[in-house]
Amino acid sequence: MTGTVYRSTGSWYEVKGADGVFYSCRIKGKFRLKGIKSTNPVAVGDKVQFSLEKKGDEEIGIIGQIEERENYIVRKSVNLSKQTHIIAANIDQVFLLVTINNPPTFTSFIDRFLVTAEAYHIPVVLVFNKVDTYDDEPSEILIDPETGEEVTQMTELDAVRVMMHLYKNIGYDCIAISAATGKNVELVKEKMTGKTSMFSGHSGAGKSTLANAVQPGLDLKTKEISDQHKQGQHTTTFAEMFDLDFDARLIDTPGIKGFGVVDMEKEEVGDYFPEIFERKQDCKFHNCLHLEEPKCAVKEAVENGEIAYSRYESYLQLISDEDENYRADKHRAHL
Ligand SMILES: Nc1nc2c(ncn2[C@@H]2O[C@H](COP(=O)(O)OP(=O)(O)OP(=O)(O)O)[C@@H](O)[C@H]2O)c(=O)[nH]1
Ligand SMILES: [Zn+2]
Repeated sequence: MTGTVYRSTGSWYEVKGADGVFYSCRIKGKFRLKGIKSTNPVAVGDKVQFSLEKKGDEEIGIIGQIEERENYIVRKSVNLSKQTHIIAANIDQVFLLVTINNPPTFTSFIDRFLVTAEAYHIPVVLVFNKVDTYDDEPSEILIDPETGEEVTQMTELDAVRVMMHLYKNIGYDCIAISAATGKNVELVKEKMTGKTSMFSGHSGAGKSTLANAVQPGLDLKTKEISDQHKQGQHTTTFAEMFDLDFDARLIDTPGIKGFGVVDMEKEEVGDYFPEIFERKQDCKFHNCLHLEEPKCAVKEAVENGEIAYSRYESYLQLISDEDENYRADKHRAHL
């Protein structure tokens, strides 16, 4: 029978069969060795083939085969440096929750996330949450000391508008919501329908609140685990998939708030910025890194405002991040 893995506890897998029934499954003994270099050969979201075996009074499933993955996200094992842990597979989309303040989400974080998602081949929807808390009135009118002119401050809602404009221009789907008041939550549900999604974002950005808004009563474990992290306790991450009652699936990944950093060559980084990738064939040098090279189409686009400066800055940051440890620490700070 074919099925999809919804939960795993290490050696047992909860698989929903094509008949809609959940089966407890194990992996064939030898199968374990055949996996890629990961600590878990089968991950949540995997489509598998399994057969049923009688074990005393019980019937258990034996997973014999995994279907090729559309995509998957991994986390490097802390101790076994060469080993990776596959967190989840076959993810249709990730909703990245962004908040202007409380907590602040910087464009450098968003861009790093988008680059990783591009590398994983996972579409991202940017969700600007907590719009109910943002002011739309400038808090004070400032006078420019040089010109004596009134300068209006950017409001928090302006900041949302500017970011939405920036990312929409590149081609990313953006929506502004309030998980607390329900504003545009229906839109999120529409986008989730028929798909397998994940919610990501900084701690406090509203992932659990949104999960509860799309399906009241759904209790994600993100909080509990992240609190344990703060106390320095080591916890193993077991992702879990939930069927929602409007033909949508949500993968909860306790303790994982961002994506891990994918190892990539300097030359690759630009390919994961759609607006850089799009222009690279117009650079004079085919291997242009868009730094100091002459006749660089990317730098020209930055200069004439076609590429946002914040994006170019994020690009520069990513290609200068050669020190793995530095990168790992930065990532950990986002957990
Ligand atoms: N005013 C307002 N508050 C919100 C909104 N969304 C979430 N909150 C509040 O923000 C706080 C954090 O929300 P959570 O849903 O716990 O955030 P989280 O992303 O799940 O956080 P972690 O579990 O730590 O990763 C809670 O107090 C929520 O009530 C919103 O749209 N508007
Ligand atoms: Zn260039």
